Formats: sequence, C-alpha cells, structure tokens
Amino acid sequence: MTGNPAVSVRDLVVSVPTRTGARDLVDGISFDVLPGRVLGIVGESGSGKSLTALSLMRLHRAPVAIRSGSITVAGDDVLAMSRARLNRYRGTSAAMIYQNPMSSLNPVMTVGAQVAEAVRLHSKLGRAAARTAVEELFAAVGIDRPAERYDLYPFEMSGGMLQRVVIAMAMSGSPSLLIADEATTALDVTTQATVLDLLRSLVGERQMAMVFITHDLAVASEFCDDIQVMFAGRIVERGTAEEIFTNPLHPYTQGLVGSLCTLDMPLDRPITTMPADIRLLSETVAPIDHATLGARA
Ligand SMILES: Nc1ncnc2c1ncn2[C@@H]1O[C@H](COP(=O)(O)OP(=O)(O)OP(=O)(O)O)[C@@H](O)[C@H]1O
Repeated sequence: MTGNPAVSVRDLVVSVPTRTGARDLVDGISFDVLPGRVLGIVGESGSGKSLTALSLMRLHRAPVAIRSGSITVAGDDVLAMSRARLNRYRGTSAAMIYQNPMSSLNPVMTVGAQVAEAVRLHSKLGRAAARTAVEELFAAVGIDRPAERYDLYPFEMSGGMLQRVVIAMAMSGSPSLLIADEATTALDVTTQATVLDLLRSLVGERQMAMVFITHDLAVASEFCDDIQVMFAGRIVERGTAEEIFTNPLHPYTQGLVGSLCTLDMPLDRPITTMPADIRLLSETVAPIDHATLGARA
C-alpha cells in the first residue's frame, strides 16, 4: 500500500465480560484503508464485522468494550477522543450507513429537514443556506427534483430513495471515512446496483476511504478494491478483490469462494458447504496477506 491511510487500525481487541473472564469478539485485528479505496469485510454471521465497524465510530455499547489497540482516522486517535470531540468526529471524519435507512431517519419529519439538521450541525449555515446545501446534496446523490423531494416524509419515498437520503446525510459533513454495514442488502438488485454506482463515484470524487461490510460475496467481488475475510473475530486472509476471489489461500476463504454460485457454472458442479470449524484458525495465526506473498510485482 502506498500513501497515507485514511484509516489505520492496529491490534484491535474488542471484548465482552463473561463469568469466566473477558471473551474477545474482535481478536487483535489490524488494517489500513487508503483514501479513494473500498475495503470489503466479509465473513460469516458473528465473525466480528459489525463490531469492527461500530468500533471505528466508537458506537459499541457496554458491556462490549475496546480492550486494546489503536484506531486512527484522518490522523486523529479515535480511542483518545473526549465525548465532545467524538461528537464532532462522528459525521465530519467518519459516517456510517446501515441496512435499514429508517433506523437513521425520523418518520415524522421531512427528509429535507432531517438532512438540513445534519448540515447545520457541521456548519454555521442559516436555514435558507442549509436548504440550498441539502438540495445540492440531494442532487449529488442522484435525487432528482431535489426541491420537491425536500418536503417529502420518509414514508413517501422508496427504499432506494431513502438510502440516497441517508447517504446525503452521511456526506453532509464531508467525512474521510464512510462505513456501510450491509447498506445495500435490503434493496432489490437493480436499485442495489444504482446505489453501489453512486457510492463508487462518491468514493472516487471525494477521495473517501470506505469500509463495506457485506454477506454478499458477489457484490463484494464486484464493488470492493480490497477484501479482508474475518472468521471468529480474526482476519484470516486479505488481498485485492481479484486475489481473494481468484486465488483464495486460507481454507475458510476457499470454502467461502467455493460456495459462490454463478450463472455460468455447470449445473452439476457440487456447491461447497462451509465447515465452520474453529480449528481452521489454529493453522494460521497471522492473516494470509497477498501483498506480502510476492504475488504482486
Ligand atoms: N452486546 C454484545 N454482547 C455480547 N456479545 C456480543 C454483543 N454484540 C455482539 N456480540 C457477539 O460478538 C460477535 C461478533 O458480532 P458482530 O455483530 O460483529 O458479527 P457480524 O460478523 O457483524 O455478524 P452479522 O453478519 O450477523 O451482523 C458475535 O458472536 C456476537 O454474538
């Protein structure tokens, strides 16, 4: 990797207390994301993807706690931030979008007024200027007739349009890092493709770093620049999307990639099932990293 990463995570351990001692749910992971690149985090349910994302925003809830490690975003030490600094950080340095846009929206307020609130939180704009800024943001995320759409309530918009509103809200503070946790999973495939196109162009234009969490390996292979595969709280393998999907090396990644169905695969090809066996981890403690394997000239 060259250039300064927008996001740098080192030896992050996130744990929860149990009667028999702390249980590490995220177990010493490290990764970087460069501006303008999309890092996909894939892995089965419970592997620690969402806790990693929540930790980047420091939005994890007690009793879950960050036990050790460091998180640096746009040069700032996220784990050392005061509450006031953290409030500024969320939105201006890092923003997050979720699967269900309604979880980020107030059902009884127009969408424009809600995004205007976010705009005014990050700037000193007056009401009229904030409205103009929202209309510009709406146009930037592909909401046509933004002046009319400003006055709609969430229930008057489709799921795809609402996800665009939430993306506009996330963009309102010009973050260096955008985290999407299953943000396109609930959309139909056509809408999903248009929202992914939008996210890709925003990442390029604004040179944001993006962390993209998904169960959908086909989407990850198309959309992400880099992939890290998580299993039981650890990163087992990382590489470019092409390296991971054409040359998976860890048995867990091989199982994941082998379970992908494609339209051109022979009908009689057996579908690999995943042996979700924790012993897979004992084989490799450090992640298999394609960048250090000499595979890249
Ligand atoms: N508040 C909590 N208390 C105890 N355990 C938790 C808590 N939150 C998460 N966990 C556990 O931490 C592990 C990682 O959870 P996480 O939500 O990060 O998984 P995930 O990979 O995002 O899964 P999914 O894809 O289903 O969202 C899981 O075993 C989960 O049960």
